[in-house]
Amino acid sequence: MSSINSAQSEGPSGYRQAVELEFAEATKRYPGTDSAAVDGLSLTVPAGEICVLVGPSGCGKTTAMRMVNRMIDISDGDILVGGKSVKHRNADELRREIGYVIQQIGLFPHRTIADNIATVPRLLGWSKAKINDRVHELLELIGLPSEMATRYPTQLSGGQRQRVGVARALAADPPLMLMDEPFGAIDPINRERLQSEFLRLQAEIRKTIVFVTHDIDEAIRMGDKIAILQVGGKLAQYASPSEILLHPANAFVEDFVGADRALKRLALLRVSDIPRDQLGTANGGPEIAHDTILRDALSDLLQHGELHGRVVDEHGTAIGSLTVETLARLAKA
Ligand SMILES: Nc1ncnc2c1ncn2[C@@H]1O[C@H](COP(=O)(O)OP(=O)(O)OP(=O)(O)O)[C@@H](O)[C@H]1O
Repeated sequence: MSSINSAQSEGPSGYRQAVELEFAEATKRYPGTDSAAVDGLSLTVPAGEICVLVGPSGCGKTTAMRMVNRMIDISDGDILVGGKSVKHRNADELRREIGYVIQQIGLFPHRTIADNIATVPRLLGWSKAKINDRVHELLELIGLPSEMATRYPTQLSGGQRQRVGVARALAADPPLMLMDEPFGAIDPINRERLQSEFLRLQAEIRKTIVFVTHDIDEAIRMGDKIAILQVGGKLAQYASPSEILLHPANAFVEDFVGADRALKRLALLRVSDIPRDQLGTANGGPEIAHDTILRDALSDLLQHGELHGRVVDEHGTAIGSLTVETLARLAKA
């Protein structure tokens, strides 16, 4: 894909590989406190996956994330990026290799959008021409017109600023990205749009990402895996979104995920995920496209006051029947 070529050409194979990230009993005790803010956190994020850290306020999400790029020192245990301990790395160098996106205050107000995006490439000593190419590629990648390059952050909407924050973090094509509530200050509708845009982008760039949020719905949407932390920085569960919705590890997770976890599970699946032999023979009812999200299919059926609908493929051909009973079973499966 042409839009990330100038950074790709940096790597030995023409492509900067994502790296595995491992927390190995990572612990943080702030000076003057009795209890740990992060307590023996162990989990591995495979290269190219999104790990969402989620949990109530004060559970240690930001502390865990900031230990990765050494903005916060590790008290005990270790964190390995690409198999190497971050403890023995030069902190400045390490930070240049790790993209970092935070809520709101990330951009330099007196620098243009282009200058903001170019921050790390400039530190790395890239040529002006190369930086310019990269800035315009990134603007295209995040869906902003080129003329925005000369604007200042206050001349952009909140959503546009967050996109620029993502572009800046991606500028030097880091193999690992840390994102701390990146869409937290955006209204719910634009937030959903940014989430989907980011997932589309991630499907192309396949970075290893640690994403902090306190919003379980955002975690379910964004995470390949979710790490749920309890206050005291203890890991309550680390698993895929559907595993967490289906099999919460304990009462804390069950409570945190919420009473509507059956509906949340339906939001993760599409009609096309149901094996054909579980769809009955088509016999009327409202039409349901095969790529409909199951939660929407259920809501359609209920709105029509029907107990089953006719599933159609991309050509409009009926391929089976979807019943409310099947949906109820899948929600609990
Ligand atoms: N610099 C510090 N000195 C002492 N304690 C701190 C410091 N920073 C954070 N803490 C404490 O460590 C714990 C974890 O904080 P942290 O900011 O990592 O939580 P969080 O899950 O990111 O919270 P939130 O969702 O509210 O941002 C909290 O109890 C917090 O008060």
